[in-house]
Amino acid sequence: MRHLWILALITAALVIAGPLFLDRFTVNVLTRSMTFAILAVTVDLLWGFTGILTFGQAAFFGAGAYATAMVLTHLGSTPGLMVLGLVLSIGLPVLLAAAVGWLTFYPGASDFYATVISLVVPIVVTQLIYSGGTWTGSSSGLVGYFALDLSLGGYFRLAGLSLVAVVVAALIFVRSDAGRVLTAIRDNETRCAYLGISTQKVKIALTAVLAGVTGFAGFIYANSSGVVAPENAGFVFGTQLVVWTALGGRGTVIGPALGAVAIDYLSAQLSGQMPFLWQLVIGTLFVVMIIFMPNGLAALATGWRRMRRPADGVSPELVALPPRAGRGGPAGAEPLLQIEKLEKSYGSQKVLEDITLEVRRGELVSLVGPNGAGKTTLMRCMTDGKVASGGSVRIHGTGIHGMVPDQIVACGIGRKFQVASVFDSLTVAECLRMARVSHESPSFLRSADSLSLPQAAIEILRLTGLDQHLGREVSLLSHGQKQSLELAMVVSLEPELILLDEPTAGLTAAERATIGKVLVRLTSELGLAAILVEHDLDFVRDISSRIVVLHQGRLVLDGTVEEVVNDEIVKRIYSGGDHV
Ligand SMILES: Nc1ncnc2c1ncn2[C@@H]1O[C@H](COP(=O)(O)OP(=O)(O)OP(=O)(O)O)[C@@H](O)[C@H]1O
Repeated sequence: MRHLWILALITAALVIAGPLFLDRFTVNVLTRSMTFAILAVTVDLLWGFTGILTFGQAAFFGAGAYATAMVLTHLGSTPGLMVLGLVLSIGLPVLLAAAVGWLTFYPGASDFYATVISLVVPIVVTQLIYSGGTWTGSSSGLVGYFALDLSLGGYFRLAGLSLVAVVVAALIFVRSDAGRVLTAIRDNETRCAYLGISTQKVKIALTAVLAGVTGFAGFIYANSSGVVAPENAGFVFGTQLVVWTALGGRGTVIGPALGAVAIDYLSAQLSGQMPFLWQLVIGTLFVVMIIFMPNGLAALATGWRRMRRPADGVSPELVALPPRAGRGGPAGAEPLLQIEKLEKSYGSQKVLEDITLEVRRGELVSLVGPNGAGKTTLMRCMTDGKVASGGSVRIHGTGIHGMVPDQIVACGIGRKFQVASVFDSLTVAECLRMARVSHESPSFLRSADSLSLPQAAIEILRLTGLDQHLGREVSLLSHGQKQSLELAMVVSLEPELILLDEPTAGLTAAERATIGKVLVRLTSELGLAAILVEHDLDFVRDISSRIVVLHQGRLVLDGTVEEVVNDEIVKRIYSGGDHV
């Protein structure tokens, strides 16, 4: 962090001194380039860090620039009106982005849909500008208004220092615990939802805040250039921002900022010297860079840093949380989970029919059945209130119908998926921290030195040796370690009911035994309830307190281990001879 502040101070000093030794043309062009670089940083936070490919920043920039220019043109440029222009240039894009975000990021919406909407927004804003008559200046834009009383050098310093401030703030944010949530969403949005994080709210808030920053850049631009035009809000400009971000180095903050300044400055130089050829030269440069440096210019620096980085980074200190009040009531009391007459169909195909099941605290219920019996579908019905076609699922007596996964997690359910669902670009500790985000708000300024987890999660880490690799990036872990990490993440949620879909698939005998031990301890000693989907009957027999058999979408047996294992129907189902 010290390096960041030193670099920021040196850059700020260069920006302040710049107008003293740069010529007029360069000062003018760099003022614009640095203003655009602010936009590239916002595109990077959305696309590079969160995975939202957006062409819409141009619309928010245009809205901010036009809000300023319209106030200065139609109302005047007194200090009070200048402040009004500033407030509107930030406020309007924030409101517009909040509305667009609400339309775009509803649960289940695809990334492609979000990108298409981000292409439509600049088109709509541009059309509004065209049809604004004398208010917006239509196709001619607005020009000739009285702007801020600053010299050329003053605007240069305003744009440059604003860029430095935005880059520093962005770097502090993305390195903080809250900033890592963006990377988690980019890596695995489904897992975020199943850790109780409302990714929809995070994305809307991020889009709105960054639209405000973009609108502020629009305020600087409207004042420094003295002219605003419909192209400032168009999707061609929005696409340019994406290209600058890609060439600078997506997901690095500094790369897109430098990329935007360099390419915009180079374009301005070349357009003067080669009026008919410059776009061809820039285009060829883009193609060459995309072929030889697909991760952008910043990849040179990050690649070098990665080579020097040890496999295990800094590990935070593990701290055990006290047990949560109100958890772990007596085993055998009120059912934790009640499923009644549950049904699920895909078109005319009935996948689940008339499922009725209760699970109490302290029970480890294994759900067995042949392939295609409907086990995973039943798990999905318990963790997503929009999946079931009929019947009811209640947790603590509360129906989950219509709820989205993050709301159901808040009711006390944790789900472990069949294929380990973790965050590949985060470290082990950061993954575990994500599981605590729904309990404790993460810091926006720093990454905590310690990691507070429930005792049971710490035990899983110790049993599986993951406590020795808290600083290791998850992509470097083995399959078994990822399975154990996901289990520790789910337990860190402090759920009352854990759903596990084949947690031992692909594990060694030793790893299986460890997971079995952990599950028995969680249920019999800590009073959690668990539902385990498993194909390995020997494993199930060793650890379950009850076994439920699902066959062709129906629950055919629900009994103790001995009852089920010795049942004739089960023997027939598993030998492939039963077609009930
Ligand atoms: N999205 C879908 N559209 C149509 N049919 C589906 C869909 N998802 C699952 N099915 C069907 O539902 C049935 C139950 O599938 P499910 O994955 O729940 O079974 P399972 O018992 O978990 O199987 P396995 O042990 O192989 O994981 C299967 O016949 C499957 O083809």
